[in-house]
Amino acid sequence: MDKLLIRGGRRLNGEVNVSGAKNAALPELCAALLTDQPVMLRNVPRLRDVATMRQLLENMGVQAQTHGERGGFTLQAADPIKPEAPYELVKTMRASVLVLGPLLARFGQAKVSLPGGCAIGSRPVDQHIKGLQAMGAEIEVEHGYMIARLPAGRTRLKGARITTDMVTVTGTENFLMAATLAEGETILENAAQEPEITDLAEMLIKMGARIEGHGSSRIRIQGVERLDGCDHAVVADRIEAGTFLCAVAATGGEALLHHARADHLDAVIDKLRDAGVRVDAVEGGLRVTSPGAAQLKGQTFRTTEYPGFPTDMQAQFMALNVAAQGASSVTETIFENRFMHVQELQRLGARIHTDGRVALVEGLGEFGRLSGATVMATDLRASASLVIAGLVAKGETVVDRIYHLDRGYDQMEVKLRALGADIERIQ
Ligand SMILES: CC(=O)N[C@H]1[C@@H](OP(=O)(O)OP(=O)(O)OC[C@H]2O[C@@H](n3ccc(=O)[nH]c3=O)[C@H](O)[C@@H]2O)O[C@H](CO)[C@@H](O)[C@@H]1O
Ligand SMILES: C=C(OP(=O)(O)O)C(=O)O
Repeated sequence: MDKLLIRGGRRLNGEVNVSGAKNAALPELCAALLTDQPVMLRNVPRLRDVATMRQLLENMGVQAQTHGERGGFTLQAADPIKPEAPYELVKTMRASVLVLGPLLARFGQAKVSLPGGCAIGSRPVDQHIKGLQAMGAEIEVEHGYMIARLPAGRTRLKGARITTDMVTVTGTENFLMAATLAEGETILENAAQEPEITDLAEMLIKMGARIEGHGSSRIRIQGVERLDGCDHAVVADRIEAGTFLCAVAATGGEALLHHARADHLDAVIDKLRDAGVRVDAVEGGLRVTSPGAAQLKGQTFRTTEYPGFPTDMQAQFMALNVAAQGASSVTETIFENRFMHVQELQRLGARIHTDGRVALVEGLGEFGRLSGATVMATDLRASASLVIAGLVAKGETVVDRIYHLDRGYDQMEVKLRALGADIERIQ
């Protein structure tokens, strides 16, 4: 099993290319199910989740081809398609639930395994089911599968007004994709506003969908009878960019992050600036300059839906707080169990006390320093936080179980090495 070996203490300097966003690429790969025409995606990141999604789609009969160095991906979901997502593939990636909406919309039926729990929380899909039922689907759960179909005599979903109990990102994406081919108008209230939703909507519009209001909490979709293929470049990964911002902030140094978008990272950038980091939007990216964590001030924050502070950046910013000066508190409001990195950070010498959804951090600042140890990655962003901690720690840190990291980061160690980090992948 691959591990990362990090010798901490080096400043990071140089330039790095931010890849396409995992959380945009995954729904966009699924959107290819909405048409029998070829869909060309560019800037698809090289990730384990993308490989899993490809396998899932190919298993249904979708033709998929990658080309070029720059993440080119062509998909064609020509008939016949087997509208099924088996447990073996779904269990490794929760985003598999994103095939449900497109399959129902185009084929009127789907059999998709329930994803099950996840290290960060129980993550039910009740809202996905409720919303698609409101659009006329009949969905039963049998033997761990969602068996979905249209009632006898119907060939299309019907437009509906859907108000979810909470803001759900993949829920919004499932409804958005389903509604493009439904009969009549769908209104999504309490919709997620993440940039990945906007990017998906822009792709669907290129395919011929009629969508308004994406990027706000109210999205209107007028269903059309068919969609065409398209050519679409996946938006840059704001979470990968944010992770590199925190890494450079923590180690000290100066880096240029090509393709990173300030407008997608407002909440994180505000906190970094308050901490004492310089972040400038420059042509085509972001420049970050930092004196290193020991000179920074830890920041209190709480995670919320976009445009608030992203839960997917909580662990990485906590690693920065741990090495910075002063006390800070971190509140996780989205997932009930997203502090799995705390115990591993403590093994490196972090001073953190958790109480339910709040973590109180006592920064080490100028008077202490993390010290390297072997730590275990428990989920994707927890892994990234351990890498950041390892980069500032004294001596060697080994991060084990980095298959979690590979789910969502495109060659992270290669990019960090290019910035001057002493980091290598070992067996
Ligand atoms: C592939 C992808 O895009 N993943 C992102 C997506 O996950 P995902 O879409 O799974 O997360 P949601 O936005 O749906 O989850 C928000 C909250 O709603 C709850 N919930 C959600 C749906 C449902 O049917 N019932 C329910 O109770 C969840 O358990 C969670 O507590 O948004 C999360 C929140 O920004 C991010 O951390 C993930 O990186
Ligand atoms: C939680 C995440 O992803 P997923 O929804 O794919 O598990 C993440 O990207 O941090």
